[in-house]
Amino acid sequence: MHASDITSKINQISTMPLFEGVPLNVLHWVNERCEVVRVFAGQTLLDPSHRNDAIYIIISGFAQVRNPGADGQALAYLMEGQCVGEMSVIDGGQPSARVVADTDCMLLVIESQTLWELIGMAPVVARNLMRTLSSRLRYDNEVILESLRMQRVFEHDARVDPLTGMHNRRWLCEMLDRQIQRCNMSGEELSILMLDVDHFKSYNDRHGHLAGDCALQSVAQALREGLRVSDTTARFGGEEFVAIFPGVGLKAARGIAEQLRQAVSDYPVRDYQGNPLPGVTASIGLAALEPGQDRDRLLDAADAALYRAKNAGRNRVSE
Ligand SMILES: Nc1nc2c(ncn2[C@@H]2O[C@H](COP(=O)(O)OP(=O)(O)OP(=O)(O)O)[C@@H](O)[C@H]2O)c(=O)[nH]1
Repeated sequence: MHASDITSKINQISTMPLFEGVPLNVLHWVNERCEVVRVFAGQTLLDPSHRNDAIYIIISGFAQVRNPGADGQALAYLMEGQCVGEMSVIDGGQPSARVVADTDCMLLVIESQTLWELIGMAPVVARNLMRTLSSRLRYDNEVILESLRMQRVFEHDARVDPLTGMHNRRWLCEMLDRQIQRCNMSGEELSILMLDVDHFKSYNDRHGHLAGDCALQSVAQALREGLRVSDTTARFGGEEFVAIFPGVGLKAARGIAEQLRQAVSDYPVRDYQGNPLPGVTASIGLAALEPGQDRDRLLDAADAALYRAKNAGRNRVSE
């Protein structure tokens, strides 16, 4: 290598975070001991299935850290001055991710033996390495926190109906299974009601689908306000709602259902501009848990009772 090439390589090395504060004579030593290699776009630098014995510092080009799983999704991008491989060199383990050259790259390769000698000569390298690891850890923590936040959002969305803000059928089924199991063990009573808005198809046809949406929101609000614990109600689908009453027998459930039926028919409906719309009524089917009954049989019983309420003229409660 020409003297001018050596100077320019050393100048370049000195600007890299790992070599911050490293004396010039040590940089010369690094230059003598460490190779610069060229890798081509698409080439793998690190792979979890292969042992790694060196740190690679990107002199030019870009690399991608990829999910080692089947999808190979890019997790992070690495650019000039950043290094890879330090974790497996430090702890002697396999690389935790796959690193692939995104473009053609020039890399400075520091073998693990060389790294430990380098740290002995210039302890500041250890500090620089810790900084690199700490910023990587910080980044990973942020990614973990963000993915936990997203997970909570997805879990919430998977169980909440966006139109009414009520729990959805999926949540209700899970909740009902749990409550049935609990009541079967404790011998406690449990009732459910199934509520269906009357003539809702013609309401939509006459006033429009958006007005229908507003009516469903009003029904949901009437249920929320009328129930002791709103968390026991869900939009079961379409214009149908289900409420669970743990610890409540059929007789007491009858009273609650009647109040709710009244609350729905009294509840004002307004369009999205706040203009009044005609109200709606609802029919309600009631069922109480029988010994050994499962969720589907209990829902079927409430559905059959609802059918009777519809047949008997609607806007009423049946068992
Ligand atoms: N606006 C609106 N309409 C809905 C929604 N979900 C279901 N529907 C409508 O609800 C109506 C239900 O109609 P049907 O099942 O025939 O029952 P119905 O007209 O209420 O008659 P009865 O139940 O016998 O009183 C259908 O027209 C659906 O399109 C929704 O989220 N928004």
